[in-house]
Amino acid sequence: MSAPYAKEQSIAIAAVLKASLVAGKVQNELIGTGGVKKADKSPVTVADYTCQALVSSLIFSHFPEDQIVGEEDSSELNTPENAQTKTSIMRMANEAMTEVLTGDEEAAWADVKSVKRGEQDWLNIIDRGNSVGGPSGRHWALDPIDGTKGFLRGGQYAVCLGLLVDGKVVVGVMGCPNLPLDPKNPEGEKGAIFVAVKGQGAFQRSLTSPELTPIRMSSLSSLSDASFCESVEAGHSDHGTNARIASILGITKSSTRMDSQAKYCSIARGDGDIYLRLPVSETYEEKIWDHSSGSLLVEEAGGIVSDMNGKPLDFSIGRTLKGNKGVIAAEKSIHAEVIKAVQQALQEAKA
Ligand SMILES: Nc1ncnc2c1ncn2[C@@H]1O[C@H](COP(=O)(O)O)[C@@H](OP(=O)(O)O)[C@H]1O
Ligand SMILES: [Mg+2]
Ligand SMILES: [Mg+2]
Ligand SMILES: [Mg+2]
Repeated sequence: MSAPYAKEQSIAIAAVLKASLVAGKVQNELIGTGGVKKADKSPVTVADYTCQALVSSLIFSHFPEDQIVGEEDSSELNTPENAQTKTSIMRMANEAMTEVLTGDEEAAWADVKSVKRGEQDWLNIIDRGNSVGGPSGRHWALDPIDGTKGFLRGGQYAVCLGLLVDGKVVVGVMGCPNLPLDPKNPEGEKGAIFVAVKGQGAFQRSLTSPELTPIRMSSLSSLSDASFCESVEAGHSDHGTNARIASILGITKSSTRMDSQAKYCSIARGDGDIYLRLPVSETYEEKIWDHSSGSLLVEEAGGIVSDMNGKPLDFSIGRTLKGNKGVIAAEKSIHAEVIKAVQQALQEAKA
């Protein structure tokens, strides 16, 4: 008998791999032609839409009963100024169908590739990511490009896919096309896929070979030796409070600033130790697609992921983590101490 969620894991890898390759190509070819601004003014690019269409098409082809909670929808595309973007999405998606992966990954795509799709078909697939999520059933949380701002500045970004069953994350797969495969060799091969299945550990692989290598968070002898990472965007995470927490913990190393859920990947394999995401706004609700795959990856690599009050992230409420505030991820043995420092920093800020 195969391990639980073996099929989901392999389809998720095939989906994220294809999307990661396409995203890399779009980054090379299309940046500069601009993106679309959503109503909340956040940027979204051809890659965000194309990757959502591709990943969704593969998931629905293998798991037609499942639902997708995807970040993007096509509503902003139906304006005359976005006609060019719409055309580019169709071109990129159809081109992706002609490209060949190897082995099991290529086999996974066979049925999707056999269907010819026009512009409206691809847009319809994007819009099937409109599930509201919730406490029961199977939902895939999909962030087709996480760290869109990083993507646009040529930095880190990630294709993120997590399967939730009855509100709990059981599979997480992330593609980070710009992350060095070996952190000790930052100028070496770029591109890694991170894989975790509940209870089965955390792994990484390259974009070119299916071999999975186990990863683990680093174990620290002293918290003051820890390094932490945070968003590049000051509007996504409170850098001031993060710095205060670091100083309470006696951390002297400066933070590593990185876009996207690559932060989770980076601490999961021991490049850094703590991920701090303190809220900047009272009203912002973190999105489930920004944390589902990353949180499972860190937990399976020996860490704990909670909100700033130490409460587990609750993925069962809907499209957002409205029951939580902030995110703190750290190795098991230090997580409680980090939360204590977070609480102290927040008390001080209130005083
Ligand atoms: N005010 C806010 N607070 C926290 N996160 C925010 C935010 N506004 C946007 N985001 C989210 O931050 C994500 C990027 O995280 P990071 O800063 O770690 O790179 C964005 O994902 P997308 O890039 O997928 O839109 C977006 O969902
Ligand atoms: Mg976005
Ligand atoms: Mg995101
Ligand atoms: Mg995104």
